[in-house]
Amino acid sequence: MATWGYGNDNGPATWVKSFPVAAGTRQSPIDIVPTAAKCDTKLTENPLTVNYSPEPAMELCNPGLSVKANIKSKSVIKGGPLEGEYKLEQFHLHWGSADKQGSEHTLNGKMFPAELHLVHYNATKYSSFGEAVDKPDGLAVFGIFLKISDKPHQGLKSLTDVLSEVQYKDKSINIKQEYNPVCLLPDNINKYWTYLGSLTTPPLCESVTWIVFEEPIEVSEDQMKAFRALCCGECGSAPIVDNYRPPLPLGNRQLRASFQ
Ligand SMILES: Cc1cc(=S)c(O)co1
Ligand SMILES: [Zn+2]
Repeated sequence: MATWGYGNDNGPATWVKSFPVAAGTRQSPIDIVPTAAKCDTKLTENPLTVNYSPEPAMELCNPGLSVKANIKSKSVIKGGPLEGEYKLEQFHLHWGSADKQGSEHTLNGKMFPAELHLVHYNATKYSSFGEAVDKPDGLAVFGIFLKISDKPHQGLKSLTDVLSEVQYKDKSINIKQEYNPVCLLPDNINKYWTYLGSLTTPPLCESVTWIVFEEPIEVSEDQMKAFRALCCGECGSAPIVDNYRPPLPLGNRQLRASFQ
């Protein structure tokens, strides 16, 4: 079976052939239209709480179509739209070949240069990510927009400074110093949109409660260049760029906002 990707012959428009759920009713990403979101005070009565721990030796790898950090420590979230406690499993990014594109969610039709995803699974109900991945209440993913500024993002710098060491597919390294993923979150995590969706890559399981923060994090152009220098395969293979799925219809879903 041809492996899925983001090219003309294996990209998002072709995924439905091997993954019929791609045509489902709770697919991600979506275009976020703030005026269409319903402000829900229930989200603030039980505020979203993040309890992340430092990773002693965080593993950073290049699986071929993104860059991913695998989490071992107990880093958990709860509250907001979530029932129970969700445990951080991994984080990764989606980015463009140029600053005009790259994010998966869009804001009033606008794309950001990149989007960071922190993937959590429902540890209250399920014993592993693998068990939770295809359950309707299995996962919760933070979506964080990246925007360009003249200063590098300090939290991401520990990663972008060593991306050259995972330039090729299946390479992995350990980030030595204690790395706490909390440094990746925007300052204000009380303003977000939430809706029921899916993984944005095959198998596209409709198992994700999405939490997309209104406040972007700021990265430098050099940091974007570091992401764009990652390769899909071995030396000489194509760069990993434009690894984003375009938005799908919201359909009958309710987009909720934690703020006015
Ligand atoms: C589990 C997982 C989630 C997302 S959003 C992704 O892109 C890949 O894998
Ligand atoms: Zn993702």
